[in-house]
Amino acid sequence: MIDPSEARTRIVSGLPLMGTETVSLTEAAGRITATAVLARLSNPPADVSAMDGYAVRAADTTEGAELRVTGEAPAGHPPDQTVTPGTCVRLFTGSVMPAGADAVLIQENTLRNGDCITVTQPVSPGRFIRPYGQDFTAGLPVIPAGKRLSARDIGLAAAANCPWITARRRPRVAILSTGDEIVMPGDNVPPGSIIGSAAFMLSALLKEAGADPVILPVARDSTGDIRQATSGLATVDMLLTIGGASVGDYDLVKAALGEAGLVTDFWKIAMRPGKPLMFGHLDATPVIGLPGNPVAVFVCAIVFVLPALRKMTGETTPDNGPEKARLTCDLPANDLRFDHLRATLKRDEAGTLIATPFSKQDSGMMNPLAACDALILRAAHAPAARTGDVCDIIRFGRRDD
Ligand SMILES: Nc1nc2c(c(=O)[nH]1)N[C@H]1C(S)=C(S)[C@@H](COP(=O)(O)OP(=O)(O)OC[C@H]3O[C@@H](n4cnc5c(N)ncnc54)[C@H](O)[C@@H]3O)O[C@H]1N2
Ligand code: MOO
Repeated sequence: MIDPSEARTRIVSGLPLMGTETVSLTEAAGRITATAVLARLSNPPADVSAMDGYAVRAADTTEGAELRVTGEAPAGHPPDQTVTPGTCVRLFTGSVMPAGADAVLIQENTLRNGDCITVTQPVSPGRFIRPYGQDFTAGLPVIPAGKRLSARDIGLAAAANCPWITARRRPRVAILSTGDEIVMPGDNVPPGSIIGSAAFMLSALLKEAGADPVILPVARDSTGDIRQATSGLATVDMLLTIGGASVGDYDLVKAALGEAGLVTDFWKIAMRPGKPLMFGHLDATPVIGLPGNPVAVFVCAIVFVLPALRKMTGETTPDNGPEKARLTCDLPANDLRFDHLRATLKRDEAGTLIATPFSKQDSGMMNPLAACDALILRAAHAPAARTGDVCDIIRFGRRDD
């Protein structure tokens, strides 16, 4: 058994970078930029007013001064007049500043009388002007390459007049559930069957991570069926199998794919859940054989598949690396398998994160998996931990959009 960090390195290191494609802004959320997005204009594109009021020369705005209004310049209609001493131009939020003005006097600080205003409160130079290019400058990058595009990034790209993004192609990932007992959600459930929930969870996770998953029909526990299901996969970028990875008489994935030419890199890792994980290549396609227990599927996906996708898409957005929390209970010393305990999180009165592991950590239980907020990480051979000790956690449910 190899340790999980070595397994991750061996999976990730040889993976190729996906090609690129052009994606419209409305389809770009969650995609990874392949090149930097360069602003195609500056923002603001000119000095503009931040308020409704008058373009003035600040020096003219002594209390009680009268200024003549020489015209108006609504947003979208740049002014052609110049503000000269003793005059002003009527402006609105977003209006381009006229030449000669160096401040915006908000209308609340004036009294209007026909073509004149009386200043009721002076304004200082530069006040309420959004200067040209203060947000970003034409020709310069607004979004780096390798960034996962959030809703805010989409807004920024749109503001920068970029309707198209050059993105990494989404890795196509085939998901193959195996097992005579597996039926699809909504199917009849003959005695002894269970629902193949893991494929749906995995597909959702991969979609969220920017991949293009496809769920294949379930393969029965026979080498022929598994081989058949995995033929013709030349167009996928990765194959994930579920189940049949362990040592039982009907755990046939490794043998079946071996007949099809699988070159195994490793099988079995010192990790819980996820011990029988397998990695290899079928022709050029990377294959990760995930254990059947659905919690093992999820944890292995977090620990191995998501980093694999990051490598393939060139994603450099920082991931949610381990954080710290305090334990609310004692934990026994760990054995040789790096452990991932499903846990809930709360904050104590001091605002510190506190983690409570579920009392049952069975890797077949979906309910605590769905309810947990984090995985508590327990290194191989970690000594016993006491209530209040600090532990590493991987936290879920933190979105950046
Ligand atoms: N003698 C040993 N037995 C087992 C070992 C071991 O080292 N020695 N390892 C255990 C560990 S750890 C795991 S994890 C499991 C994984 O076994 P397999 O990958 O062969 O998985 P299956 O036997 O096919 O299934 C395990 C379990 O999960 C259910 N399952 C399978 N596919 C799905 C799916 N798509 N969705 C939901 N649930 C699924 C299946 O019905 C089984 O209950 O092996 C242990 N045994
Ligand atoms: O490693 Mo298995 O995944 O403990 O259940």
